[in-house]
Amino acid sequence: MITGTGVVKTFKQRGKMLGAREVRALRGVDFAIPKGGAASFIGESGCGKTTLGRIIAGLEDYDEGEILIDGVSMSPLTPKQRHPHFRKIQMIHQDPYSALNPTRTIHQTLYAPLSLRARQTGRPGSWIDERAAEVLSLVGLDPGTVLSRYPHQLSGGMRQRVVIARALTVDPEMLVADEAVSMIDVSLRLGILALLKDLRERLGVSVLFITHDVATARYVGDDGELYVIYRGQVVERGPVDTVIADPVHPYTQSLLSAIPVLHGLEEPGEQPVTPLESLDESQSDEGCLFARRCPFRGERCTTERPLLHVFSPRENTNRHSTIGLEADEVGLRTEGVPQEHACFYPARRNVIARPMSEV
Ligand SMILES: Nc1ncnc2c1ncn2[C@@H]1O[C@H](COP(=O)(O)OP(=O)(O)OP(=O)(O)O)[C@@H](O)[C@H]1O
Repeated sequence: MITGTGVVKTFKQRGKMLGAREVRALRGVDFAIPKGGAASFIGESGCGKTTLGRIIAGLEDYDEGEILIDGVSMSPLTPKQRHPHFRKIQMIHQDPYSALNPTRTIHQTLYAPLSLRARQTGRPGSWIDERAAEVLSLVGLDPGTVLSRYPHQLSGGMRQRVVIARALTVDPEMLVADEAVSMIDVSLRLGILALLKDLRERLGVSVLFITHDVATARYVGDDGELYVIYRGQVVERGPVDTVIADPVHPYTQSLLSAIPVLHGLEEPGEQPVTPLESLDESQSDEGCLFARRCPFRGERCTTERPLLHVFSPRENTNRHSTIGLEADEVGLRTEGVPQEHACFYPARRNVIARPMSEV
């Protein structure tokens, strides 16, 4: 189980034209991904999905907030002390070609982490080749064919399978798949998604899916939570199907209106939102960050941040009763937000972002 509370990350960027500037990549994000469970992060490019995924995988440090892995807080630990905890979480990047060393055969690629693992766990040298064959079989590759090959001798889909096999060498509890199929031939994508789904079922690994595409999030993590991220804030969170069927936040509605088949919308929307580029970075964290783009904003939206966490009926009903809801109401109401706030409880509307070319 990995949980995060109030995770903040700011990058300092330097450019010849702009000088130094700060980018608030994450502005206080909460998340919880249970053991064996699934979660998906969606949002526009630059919203902070990858940064959050990298922090969860221990590849990036965070500035503020708290991350617990199996109940252990990472904040007071040194990088060396954090390492065995973050080792349980392995990241699958979008480009399988650059993730693999082109000068190494697949055998050599798998040998390095497996020999380390053998030393750590006191296993004999013979275990290394056995396990290499085992992890390749787990990802649907024939060890006899693949082990002696170089990455360029494999298809994109096979390369991504090798990357997943390499992640499995350390017996991870969670895979963070960052746009893991976006650079793979369309015909091979479903195979990789099916593999991730299969690994969840067979090995009990949890999968965090980072994607632009809600359909893939729904396919791999259909029993998990969908996090909709906007400019470093989670604007809405809940069971994948609930959020897709009944998006509460106008930004989620805007995002989903691009896929009317999933969203169930027949008519195009009439409320264009302001494009992202016209907003400046110095905007304060107060209120809902989407307010300036939102056609439904009210005064309150600029001072209060909505907490749109829709609980799953599978979750503890006590949590619902603490916010005054009956379990069967779940999915229609949200936590901590007074109902009279019409903007935070918009009727289901069609919100279509105006194309950049028309702005
Ligand atoms: N190492 C870095 N140094 C400086 N700025 C960074 C760095 N990594 C990310 N950023 C900035 O942080 C913000 C969030 O980036 P991030 O890559 O997390 O977004 P994203 O939602 O994953 O986007 P995409 O879908 O395009 O990958 C962006 O403005 C990005 O330019």
